[in-house]
Amino acid sequence: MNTLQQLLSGELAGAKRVKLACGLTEFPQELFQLADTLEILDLSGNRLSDLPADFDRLHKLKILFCSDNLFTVFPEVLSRCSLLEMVGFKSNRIAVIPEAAFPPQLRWLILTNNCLEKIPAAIGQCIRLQKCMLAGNRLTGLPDEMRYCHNLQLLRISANEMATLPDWLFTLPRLSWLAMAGNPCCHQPAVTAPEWIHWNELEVTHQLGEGASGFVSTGNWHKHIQQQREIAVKLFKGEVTSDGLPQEEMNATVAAGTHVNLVQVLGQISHHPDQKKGLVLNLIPATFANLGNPPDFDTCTRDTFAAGTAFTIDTMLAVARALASVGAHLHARGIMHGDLYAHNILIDKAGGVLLVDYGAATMYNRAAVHAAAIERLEVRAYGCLLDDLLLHAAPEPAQQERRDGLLALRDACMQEQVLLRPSFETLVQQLG
Ligand SMILES: Nc1ncnc2c1ncn2[C@@H]1O[C@H](COP(=O)(O)OP(=O)(O)OP(=O)(O)O)[C@@H](O)[C@H]1O
Repeated sequence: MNTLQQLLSGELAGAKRVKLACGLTEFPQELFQLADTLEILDLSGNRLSDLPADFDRLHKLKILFCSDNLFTVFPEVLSRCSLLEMVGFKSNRIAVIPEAAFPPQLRWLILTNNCLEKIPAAIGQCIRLQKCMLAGNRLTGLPDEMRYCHNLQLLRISANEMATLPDWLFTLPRLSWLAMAGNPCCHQPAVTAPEWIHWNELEVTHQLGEGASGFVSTGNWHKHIQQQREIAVKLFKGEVTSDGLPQEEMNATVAAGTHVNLVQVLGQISHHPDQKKGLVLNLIPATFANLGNPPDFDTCTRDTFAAGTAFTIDTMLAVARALASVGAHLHARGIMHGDLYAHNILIDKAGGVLLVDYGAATMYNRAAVHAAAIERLEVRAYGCLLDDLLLHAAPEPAQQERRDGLLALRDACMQEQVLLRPSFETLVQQLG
């Protein structure tokens, strides 16, 4: 984080990256003095409602964040920023995007939690668009021209007002991570928790962490205290996240039921003093660690891995089998996970594999027309996971044949004709 004082005094000369959050109501003109170097500008958390008409003087700019400001119109000047690839306007009040406002090199667009009713047709010209976050708006549809966004891989349209979804969405050749729950067109089956657990039966001990949708803590459940069963308590926040609505996450977590590669839900919390919604889950042992790390600015839609990561063929096969099995289990229940990534998979040395995080999950009707395509687009995410593992394979010359087997599965899962990809059920058989 930088200060306005640093900018005004000239201390930031030559900076490639600047972050200012200090209640700005106007764009500081001094930023133009950094035009020859500035690549990443973060103005999130201010009170801005506009950018200057000559903003494109920042001719090196690649990434712009303006989340949590007061914009009502997407700034048209961004279409003239020739290197701009990533644009974030989360949690503003944007209701209008002028027809020609998108930058030509756009790869990553974040408009979560605004007031949009419509996306302009010009989005179809954003042929590099890879990641598009539109959850929490008032969209009633997507423009037909978006069918030309052939590089689109991750799309969030949850918590909008879409009564139908276009057919072309389910034929996009690279779409792999889709979240669309919380729209009128979505299937909303009744979900019943295994048990209701009164808040008074629980004791929360210490906080393990905070995700976008809620807080997770360790705890004790009086009913099980004799057995010393270790539990985790997740309390949901309530607001829309970039993936969707916490209520939908909770429903999908409960609906997922029991599987060896899922964290068991023990019950749903009732009588919370602040009426918070929550779940009681099995505690994930501390021996588990994430298989990968989330994408970064460069990889955009693909996970990242610590330097030196080297997966043995046994680990790769264990993960491949577990994920095919859990994928088949979820799809059999009409649940698309929507975020099937190595960073949402935990593994331990004893061969345990867990898929977590239902924040982007969507429940769908398996009898509906797009069900097969929904399942096969998630299979592409599984193909990307295999690709990531294989890119980080340990050198085991004697295992080439088994690696070739996984390579062939990866190719089948990533082919561009959506319906030609195998189902998770078929993958389970092939890996068996
Ligand atoms: N059942 C559990 N047992 C132990 N730790 C858990 C359990 N569930 C979640 N956690 C931990 O609590 C933290 C928050 O988890 P949560 O699932 O809410 O968010 P996340 O997946 O980390 O982030 P996000 O939802 O923003 O992608 C994480 O560190 C996670 O590892």
